[in-house]
Amino acid sequence: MKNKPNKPNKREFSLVEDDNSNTTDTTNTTNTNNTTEKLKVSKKTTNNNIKPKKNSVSNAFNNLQTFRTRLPIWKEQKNLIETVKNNETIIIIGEMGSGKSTQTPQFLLEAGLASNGSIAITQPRRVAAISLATRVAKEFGSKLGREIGYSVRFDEMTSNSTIIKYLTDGMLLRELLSDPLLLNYSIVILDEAHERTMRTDILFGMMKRAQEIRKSKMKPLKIIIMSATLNSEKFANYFNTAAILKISGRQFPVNIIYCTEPKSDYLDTAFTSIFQIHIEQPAGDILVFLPGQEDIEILEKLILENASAIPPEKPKIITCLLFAALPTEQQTKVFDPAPPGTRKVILSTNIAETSITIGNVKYVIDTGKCKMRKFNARIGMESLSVENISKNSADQRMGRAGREGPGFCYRLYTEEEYTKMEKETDPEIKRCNIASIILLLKALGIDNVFEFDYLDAPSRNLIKRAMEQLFILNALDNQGKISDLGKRMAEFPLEPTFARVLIASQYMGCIKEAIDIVSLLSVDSIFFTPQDQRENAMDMKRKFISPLGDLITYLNVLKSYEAHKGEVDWCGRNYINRRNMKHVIKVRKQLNQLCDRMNMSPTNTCGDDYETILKCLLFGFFRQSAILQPDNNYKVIVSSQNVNIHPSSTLFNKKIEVVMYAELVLTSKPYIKNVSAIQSNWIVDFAPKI
Ligand SMILES: Nc1ncnc2c1ncn2[C@@H]1O[C@H](COP(=O)(O)OP(=O)(O)OP(=O)(O)O)[C@@H](O)[C@H]1O
Repeated sequence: MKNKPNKPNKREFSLVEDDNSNTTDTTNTTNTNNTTEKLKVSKKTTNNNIKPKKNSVSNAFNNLQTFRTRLPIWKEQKNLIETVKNNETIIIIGEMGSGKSTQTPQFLLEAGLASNGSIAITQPRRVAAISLATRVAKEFGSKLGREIGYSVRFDEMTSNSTIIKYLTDGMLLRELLSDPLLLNYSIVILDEAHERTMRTDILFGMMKRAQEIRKSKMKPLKIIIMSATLNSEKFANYFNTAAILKISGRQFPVNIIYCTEPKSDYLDTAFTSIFQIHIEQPAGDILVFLPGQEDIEILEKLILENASAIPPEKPKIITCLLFAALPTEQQTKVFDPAPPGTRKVILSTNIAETSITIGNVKYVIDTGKCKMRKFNARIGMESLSVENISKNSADQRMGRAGREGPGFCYRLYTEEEYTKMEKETDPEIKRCNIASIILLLKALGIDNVFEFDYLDAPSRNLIKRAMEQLFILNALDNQGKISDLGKRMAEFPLEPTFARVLIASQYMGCIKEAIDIVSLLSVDSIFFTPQDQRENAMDMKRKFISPLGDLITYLNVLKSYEAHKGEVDWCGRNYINRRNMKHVIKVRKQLNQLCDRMNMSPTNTCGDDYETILKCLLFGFFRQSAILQPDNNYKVIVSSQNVNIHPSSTLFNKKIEVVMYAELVLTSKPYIKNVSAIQSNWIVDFAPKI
């Protein structure tokens, strides 16, 4: 193996959403549906005793039925059904791969428990919702989108006949906006509850509330909480009378191999391990867990560069990537079987950590690292840093092997390091910026967000910060009540700042440009700068640069990208990240459709009137403006915090008097990124609006 991995130029902290999220960087969740079929699930009255369709009987179908009967959960079927019949809330704890996510809803449906409405089953990530629905539709013997469907951000496959719906936790939250008691459902299953995303945490409270209200007057709501690794007592206490059901038994054993000594460079160790497994171990695909997109791309490049060193008698290696910012179609490609004569190496963030089964994965390599988002409420700064994972995460990662046969998990850390890991990670609601969910709670009619029935309450400081941010965006009035504007903002599946910019763009007459910029900010970077070609990359970048800063520069790149559509290797020659540009175009398409539905014409444009565009952005980023100081640093106007323009910005060292930024990151010092030049009098114009 000729090359050693370069030490990645890691972005230690950033304001963009992390790979934990089931969303792209700027988008959050959605209630949109863009299929032609009628998508709302109708209220069911005749779901009793629905059985899998036998008209599609084939060998494959029969094999799947036999397979189902061998899952550990199968022998608990009767017990599970009885427990659900006799209790309002049930906590199901079962080993990874025991069959919870695929079988539980099918058992309940077949037992006639969905006669009063459908079954919703939430997943923290869209790739899991889609792959589970696809699998269960096959087991059920029906076409995906009929009895078994899914609903994820900007993508829905359901119909009037859908009775089991896999959906992201964010989608279910959005459904609450139009159906606060979720009357479409008789059973809601909150799967992978240990992940404790802030959306799932809010769902716990909202479900409990809906169950209570429905108990006396309407058809009852059953709540099921599922996980392999959960503090069941804590949940049982929270849900008052919850029953706990434990499913024992794994399908297949997984052999865990630890490093004998600590490793300082996880990328280097992962690289060596992949090739060692490939050369020495029998067939079976490899799933590697890495902290983020950047590491994934570096490792992929190294694997491909070294592929020629593989002995010719060995299979070829093909790589497959999985991270949150990838469009759904690319994410679901990981499920395609590797062509004959190849071994698939999947490089993934923790989005493959729970719920999913990737066929033929026999080896898991766990670097023990993830990217974690944290919010410092005191200074209002969010950071994203590479951290050690928790024991729960390590076990979930291990659980991705051994799903179709015995597996191996290579932990790139020592057993002692594992023992020292935290049992579980702090829930997001206690460590992230919660402005988006506070807005959603307010839109759902929860006025006193301090007293909401949280499983773990966020600190008062965190709530106050979120409310202050929403107040500055005019989403809340000075009594903390949601404004009409706030209600409209909550309808957008976007972070509140971005929703505010889009709404303002209608008033400013630049909807097209606002959508373009929100889409461009949904990726880490549209530029591609190889370490060894920095100067060439800079030369090529120069022609796009606007004196007004990064965001207008991005707009120039987008225009040029579209003008040169179809030109071979335009991206490569111009050092533009092709994959990210494709993602930008996809997000833009989705936002166009969304704005269209909200009667905001996506073709409404101000052309090259950059002043209008920047003023429009100020509606969302007002709080994020900073003034040049005599020492050439900047001071954030609202917080007086000292910040520096990041060297990657086109305004680095340009000494612009006032700037507005879209991102604040904390590495060696606080840096602002995605910076634009603005005028001080624009800020004054805004002041009365606060
Ligand atoms: N898409 C799929 N392709 C092939 N096999 C699958 C697929 N989905 C599930 N399976 C099989 O069904 C088994 C049970 O999967 P299921 O997701 O229901 O388990 P689980 O108990 O929910 O696991 P976890 O807690 O890890 O999410 C898997 O171990 C695997 O053998």
